[in-house]
Amino acid sequence: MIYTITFNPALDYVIQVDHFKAGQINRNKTENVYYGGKGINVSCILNELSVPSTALGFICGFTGKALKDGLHGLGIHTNFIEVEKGMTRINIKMKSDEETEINGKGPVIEKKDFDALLKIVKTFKKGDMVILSGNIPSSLQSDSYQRVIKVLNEGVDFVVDAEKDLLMKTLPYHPFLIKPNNLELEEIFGIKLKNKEDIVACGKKLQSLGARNVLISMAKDGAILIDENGTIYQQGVCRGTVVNSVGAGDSMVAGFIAGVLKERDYSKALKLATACGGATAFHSGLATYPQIMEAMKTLE
Ligand SMILES: Nc1ncnc2c1ncn2[C@@H]1O[C@H](COP(=O)(O)OP(=O)(O)OP(=O)(O)O)[C@@H](O)[C@H]1O
Ligand SMILES: O=P(O)(O)OC[C@@]1(O)O[C@H](CO)[C@@H](O)[C@@H]1O
Repeated sequence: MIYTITFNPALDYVIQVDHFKAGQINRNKTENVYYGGKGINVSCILNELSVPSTALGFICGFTGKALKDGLHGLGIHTNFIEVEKGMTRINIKMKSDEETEINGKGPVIEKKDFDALLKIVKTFKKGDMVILSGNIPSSLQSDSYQRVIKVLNEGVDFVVDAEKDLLMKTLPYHPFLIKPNNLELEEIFGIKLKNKEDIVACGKKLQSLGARNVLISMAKDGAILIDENGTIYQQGVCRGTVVNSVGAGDSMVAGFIAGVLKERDYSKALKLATACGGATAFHSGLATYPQIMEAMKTLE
């Protein structure tokens, strides 16, 4: 079984506003609500690819209920911890002359809630895979990712897609896959990446710190994978018009894992990953299976 863990799930309120002006009343041209949070997005794309997963994490309040019910409506299995204080966040994604995101804080996670998550994680068996993605609510300690990883049973692989410190602290535990983007790499190493060689060097450094497979996404410039044997794969993008930048990276993670599970061919998995990332970028909301298959036909 694949488990996705989203410590801070969300409802994504995606709006379009013509020429947004701060300090004034603005009116939406379009508005949509999507189930969000990075791990949730991974579960949604896996579901499109007919790969079952269970979405875990902490939810709270009416927004948490809407998220859970909505995922069940899509046929996605969940095992959320329902916490008492606060509410599942609503993240605002505004498209206007510029794109603006305002991500919420999320609910209060108490020790008993975190312990309840650890109890579930301890039941995962050899052959299972866990995908840990996204930010953590401010009520959680910064070592929360490691605390989950440390209780995993032998033979349970894990994937990490998170920002700087959260990601770096997991490397000594040998994640099966990490997926930083090129900007995150620049932030991690405090350098400006100038070419492919620089990017590969950073990826290899992450491997020397413990990561097994490193998938570096670069938006319109595609992606580079350095696998655990040191083989380097470079992949361009699908052709299309970008309408959405939310969730392309999560879609890529889902596509890669689905590809690896179907056949252990990293080159094919990278192609499926790219089609998933592209299909999400070319449509509003996350990609559907037919959109992913369409994108696949236009791979560079
Ligand atoms: N503008 C684009 N044109 C074509 N493909 C794109 C574009 N943006 C993203 N993609 C596809 O999606 C993949 C992942 O995108 P990206 O590098 O933006 O991930 P990310 O930074 O993690 O995204 P996010 O945080 O928005 O989910 C890319 O490698 C590419 O295949
Ligand atoms: O605040 P985090 O956890 O870093 O990011 C959360 C988020 O921006 O990431 C997803 C896209 O990758 C969205 O669905 C969601 O709103």
